[in-house]
Amino acid sequence: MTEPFVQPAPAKVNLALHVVGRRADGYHELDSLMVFADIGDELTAVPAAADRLAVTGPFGKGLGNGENLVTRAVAAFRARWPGHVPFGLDMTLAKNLPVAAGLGGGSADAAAVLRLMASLGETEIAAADLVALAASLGADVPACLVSAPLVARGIGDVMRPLKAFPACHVVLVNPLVPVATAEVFRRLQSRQNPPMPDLPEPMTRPAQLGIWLAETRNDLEPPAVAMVPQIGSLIARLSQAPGCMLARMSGSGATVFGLFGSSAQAHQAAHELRETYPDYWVAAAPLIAP
Ligand SMILES: C[C@@](CO)(OP(=O)(O)O)[C@H](O)COP(=O)(O)OP(=O)(O)OC[C@H]1O[C@@H](n2ccc(N)nc2=O)[C@H](O)[C@@H]1O
Ligand SMILES: Nc1ncnc2c1ncn2[C@@H]1O[C@H](COP(=O)(O)OP(=O)(O)O)[C@@H](O)[C@H]1O
Repeated sequence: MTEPFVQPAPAKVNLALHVVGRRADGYHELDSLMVFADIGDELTAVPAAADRLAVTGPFGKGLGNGENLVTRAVAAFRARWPGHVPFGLDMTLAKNLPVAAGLGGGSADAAAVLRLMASLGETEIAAADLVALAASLGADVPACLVSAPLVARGIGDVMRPLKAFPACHVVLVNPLVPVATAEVFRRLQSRQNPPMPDLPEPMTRPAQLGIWLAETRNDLEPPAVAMVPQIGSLIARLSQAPGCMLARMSGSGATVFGLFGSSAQAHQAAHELRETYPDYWVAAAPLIAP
């Protein structure tokens, strides 16, 4: 039997997210430091007569074929590069990340299948062309193609990958209340906020990152907290954990992350959160290095 193709789809975390403007089409201009945790969904595929997607895992319910970003990404890829993958793909998506959680799970899944399809053909696809197709599927899909620390500007399509990044760990906690991204943007009080301060580069020590992050924000946090008050309680709780350098919401929520320099302290914080909130989703993982 052929070995299946396997692509990880890691969780995205916006360590900082500043909303700095609004475009004529209504989309918001962002300035964001994005990193990826070594935990996420997983896409596997084997060659087949036709394309097919099965979704498994704890958060797979309701994400069948038609509505799935993976199916849309496959169709968009085949329309853009007909014949590049001259066989069907029988795919399984293990959906381990909560949905509509600020972790870009759907975007990571779409990026995973785009990466896989690009790698399967005999000709090279230019990185910029793949990024353009990714951007047509969702604002976070280009960053998920990279899946390593980067600064994203524009609506997420202008990316600057970082050459170095401190070895850190995140604890992720989600109260399992899905949050609609569009609604959080709609509730913003101000759409013209100061950009992130300049990043010291190269940044190699967690403490350096912590000092810089103290001068940054997630502008989507106040409107999201107003919609889901549990977010505020989780930030307060996590920021008290020993070794936690920063507790903040990721993306449009509702996932809250804690940033740690030590793996042991991250796992201890995750353990305590699981005891306090047995119904919430809790994970601890290292960040993916550049
Ligand atoms: C906010 C962020 C930060 O990383 O993450 P998530 O919370 O989704 O994880 C992203 O910008 C989200 O990216 P993504 O989830 O791909 O967004 P899209 O599907 O393109 O957009 C969903 C809706 O959000 C609003 N939207 C999104 C991005 C943006 N820069 N400005 C917006 O106003 C629009 O109303 C859009 O219709
Ligand atoms: N593979 C997928 N995984 C998650 N959500 C998906 C997927 N395909 C389509 N969606 C839809 O995309 C929306 C955003 O999902 P998701 O990427 O998880 O959000 P977020 O970026 O906030 O974490 C959901 O409402 C969901 O219905």
